Amino acid sequence: MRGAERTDLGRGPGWTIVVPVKTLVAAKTRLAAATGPYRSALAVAIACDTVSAALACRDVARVIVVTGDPVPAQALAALGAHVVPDPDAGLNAALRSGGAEAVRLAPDGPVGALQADLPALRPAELGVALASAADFDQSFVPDAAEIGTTFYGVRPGVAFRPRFGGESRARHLGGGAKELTPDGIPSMRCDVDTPADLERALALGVGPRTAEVVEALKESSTWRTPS
Ligand SMILES: Nc1nc2c(ncn2[C@@H]2O[C@H](COP(=O)(O)OP(=O)(O)OP(=O)(O)O)[C@@H](O)[C@H]2O)c(=O)[nH]1
Ligand SMILES: C=C(OP(=O)(O)O)C(=O)O
Repeated sequence: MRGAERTDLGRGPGWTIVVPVKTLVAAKTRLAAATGPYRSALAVAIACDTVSAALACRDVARVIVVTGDPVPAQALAALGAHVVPDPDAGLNAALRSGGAEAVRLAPDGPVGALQADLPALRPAELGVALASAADFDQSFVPDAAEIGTTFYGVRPGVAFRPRFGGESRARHLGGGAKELTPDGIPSMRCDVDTPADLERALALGVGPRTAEVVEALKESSTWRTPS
């Protein structure tokens, strides 16, 4: 479904998912050497595949993208995301701003923050994580390396306090959020920051936009298989 909110979820209000998207000049710097002129296109493609999978999840009522960059803003709005400006005060401030918009739009619904770099994300796997998250006031999904976080969520009415950035798994645990590691959600934990991460995501199967950019990248002389 595109461009409008879902009102027929039948299981109480659906989740509002907030996705932060950095301005492209600063995005995916750890992929810069391996992707050269394809870096920005890859960042947009990865964000589009992530948001598209989130919008296709039956437990998701809407996706709010927080970005200050008109290029991803336009591409993600075309997919059906609700785009709001970045307050320009870092990742967690961007997420809190999206969280406030979520509560304004759906005061009785749960709110989640989802990283924009999950190009292999499967809607059903996001659904598994959201079903687990519904049992806890605050919860999060660690990345595959168990250092960072790919998702943080709160039940309706609970303060939304994302603590992303670097070693955020420990900060989310320290903030009292329940760690969620149900079986069968590899696509939800596969964030892409490095060439090796990208290879892992490709092995799981990425969305069509990422696949298209990676095909062009691999045909160019830029890409080097990670050692
Ligand atoms: N809106 C917004 N999103 C951010 C900001 N900083 C990071 N993000 C997003 O948060 C997620 C994690 O970002 P990072 O890992 O810090 O940055 P990245 O661009 O993915 O990769 P690197 O440049 O290699 O660090 C990605 O979805 C980014 O787009 C910010 O200040 N504003
Ligand atoms: C921002 C984070 O991750 P990364 O920098 O690995 O994308 C995080 O895990 O909190």
